[in-house]
Amino acid sequence: MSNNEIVFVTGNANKLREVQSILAQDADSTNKTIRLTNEALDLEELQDTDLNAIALAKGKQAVLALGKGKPVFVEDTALLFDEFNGLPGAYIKWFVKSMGLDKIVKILEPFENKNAEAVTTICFADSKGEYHFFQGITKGKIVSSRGPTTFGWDSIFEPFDSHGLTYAEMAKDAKNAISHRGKAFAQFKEYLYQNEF
Ligand SMILES: O=c1nc[nH]c2c1ncn2[C@H]1C[C@H](O)[C@@H](COP(=O)(O)OP(=O)(O)OP(=O)(O)O)O1
Ligand SMILES: [Mg+2]
Repeated sequence: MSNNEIVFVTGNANKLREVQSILAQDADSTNKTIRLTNEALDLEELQDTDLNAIALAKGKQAVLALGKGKPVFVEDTALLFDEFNGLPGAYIKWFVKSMGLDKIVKILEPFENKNAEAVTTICFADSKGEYHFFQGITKGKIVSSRGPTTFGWDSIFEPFDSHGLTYAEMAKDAKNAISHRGKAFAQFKEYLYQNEF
């Protein structure tokens, strides 16, 4: 594929919307157009605390599913609680599914330290089969749910630089401007503009 097409393998429609919006913003000075397509495959997810290892395992599966030679990327997003030395981390997906947001907030109740880091790790496989990683981190704290509960744990994460709003209470562009995903994809975008892939 030489038309600058890249495939985002994700089953998460909210992620896809954010990534489409981030990649579309301030199209670059080199006039390189990146064509983003989506494959909504449900990839198996390695259980680990090493975020690059999880992203790489997802990336390898994406390459297997789509066939070698197609530039493809995945991302894995984790929520690390300081008090729990980084857990739930990548396991947050199963916490949200199984416990729900209110109980996640409650497990931190006995502790003073509610700080958390949101982390997106991108694994990009280029057409040569080489893997590249990009990561974005946003620090904040866990709070009682405020705002729409349409996207994961958005309503219980209040970034430190959001003027007191949870991700869920922020406008989409405002979230993307400071978010873990926004930061990771800003780096990825820069890479795509600067390199052949
Ligand atoms: O910005 C976000 N704001 C709030 N919640 C978020 C965000 N980004 C991911 N999330 C949720 C979705 C899932 O419960 C877990 C990440 O798990 P993660 O495996 O990366 O996502 P997923 O399985 O939904 O989609 P994918 O097909 O790309 O693996 O955190
Ligand atoms: Mg997943």
